[in-house]
Amino acid sequence: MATANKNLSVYDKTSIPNAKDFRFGIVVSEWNTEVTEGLYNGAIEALLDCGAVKENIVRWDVPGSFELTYGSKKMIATKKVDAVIAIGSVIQGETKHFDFVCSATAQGIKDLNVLTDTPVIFCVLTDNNLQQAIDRSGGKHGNKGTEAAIAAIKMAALGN
Ligand SMILES: Nc1c(NC[C@H](O)[C@H](O)[C@H](O)CO)[nH]c(=O)[nH]c1=O
Ligand SMILES: CC(=O)[C@@H](O)COP(=O)(O)O
Repeated sequence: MATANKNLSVYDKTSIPNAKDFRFGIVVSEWNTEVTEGLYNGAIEALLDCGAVKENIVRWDVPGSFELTYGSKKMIATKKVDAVIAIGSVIQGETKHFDFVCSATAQGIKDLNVLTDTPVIFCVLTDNNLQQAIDRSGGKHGNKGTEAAIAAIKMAALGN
């Protein structure tokens, strides 16, 4: 189902474990800050709404989405977190750079999920233009940060 047919911010709390005992890392890209801050706000609000404690959430900022992989890897290695949310916004420009950044970031985060025991949630918007990113970071299609937070809680609880 395309995002256009699904509000990213809608979730059923009865189907989500309480997050009070979990520690979360959030790595945020500084590119397209207005978008990534909207994603971060959606994620924080959902985590707290589902019982997470502010003191159990650590945030690091990285220059761009390409650096999300390293930032998430370092977060896992140095902080005791139960899940990491990697937040970025990649917007198509004039060149093929978009394709390489999106692919490398997706592959890097996928690799962390394979190579480590800590789930890393892919909260990276890959949009054709700024409006699409705004629509998915608290706009008319909801907030992918909210969606990512719910995924982080469910993955942190997996197997418990
Ligand atoms: N154009 C965007 C970038 N580009 C920067 C890269 O992510 C990276 O920081 C740089 O290549 C140095 O390694 N990053 C985004 O997150 N969003 C963009 O739209
Ligand atoms: C995703 C990018 O790196 C891109 O926004 C950079 O823009 P351009 O392709 O015009 O250099």
